[in-house]
Amino acid sequence: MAEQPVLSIRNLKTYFYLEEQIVKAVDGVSLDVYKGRITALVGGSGSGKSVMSLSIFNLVDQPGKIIGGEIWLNGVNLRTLSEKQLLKIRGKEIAMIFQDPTSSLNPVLKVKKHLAEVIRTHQKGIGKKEALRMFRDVLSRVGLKNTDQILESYPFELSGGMCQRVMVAMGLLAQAHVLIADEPTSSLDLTTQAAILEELTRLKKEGMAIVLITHDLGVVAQMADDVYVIKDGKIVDSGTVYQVFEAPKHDYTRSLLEAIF
Ligand SMILES: Nc1ncnc2c1ncn2[C@@H]1O[C@H](COP(=O)(O)OP(=O)(O)OP(=O)(O)O)[C@@H](O)[C@H]1O
Repeated sequence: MAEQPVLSIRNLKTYFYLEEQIVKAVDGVSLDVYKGRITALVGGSGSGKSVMSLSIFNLVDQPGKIIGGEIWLNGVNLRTLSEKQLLKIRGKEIAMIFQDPTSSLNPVLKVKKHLAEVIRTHQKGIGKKEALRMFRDVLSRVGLKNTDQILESYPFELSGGMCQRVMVAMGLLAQAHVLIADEPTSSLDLTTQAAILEELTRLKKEGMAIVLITHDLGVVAQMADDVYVIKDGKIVDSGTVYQVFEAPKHDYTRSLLEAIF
């Protein structure tokens, strides 16, 4: 592939320094994510998937610490940026949807406020009327109807799937280049799962680079272009979805595949 990756991670290490031991949650991970492709990071429970996504955002809490590696986003190594500079990039260039959508939105703010915050941070100088038009537009693009009613709702008044879509809408509004979706469908019913996956495919077609973090190889088979398999914080298998499914290199990948086929 001649194209440069939008997101390129090199030898990333995030360790947890516990009293009795050091947990090497992410231990030398390298991966490349391309525009218009869905890159799946797949692994079992405790393999390091969530710590990996938090590391990209520099959101790992004590006793965890990123101890090495590089995170290149469009040619800038995020690890060299200050917290203030990172704040501008989070949401704007990399958007994220989390496992538990209801707790990722601020419970005391209406949807309208969440979207207004994105505009305030990333697209200054937009008038109220224009902003409202943009809010309605992004909400309908993620498949939400009754947009005016949703704008006036608090997160607890919406279903999990609707909150997921609001988060995707925030990413769209910020015109993010990369979307990191950490188990985006695990807490949702089947119909909503299908709708969210469809939405991710649509965003990919629009040129977004998507990182799909999941333990579900069925979802990977259905959605992904490229796959990285993570175990004990290390990438043990990688390639296009065809390469990894047709000729898994590692026993762990084989065991994951046997569990679904
Ligand atoms: N705050 C923490 N303190 C200590 N160890 C942690 C902490 N957070 C994660 N870990 C450890 O880091 C490793 C990777 O965890 P992580 O949450 O990334 O796994 P995961 O692949 O996302 O699993 P799951 O699919 O169950 O969410 C695990 O061994 C976990 O116990």
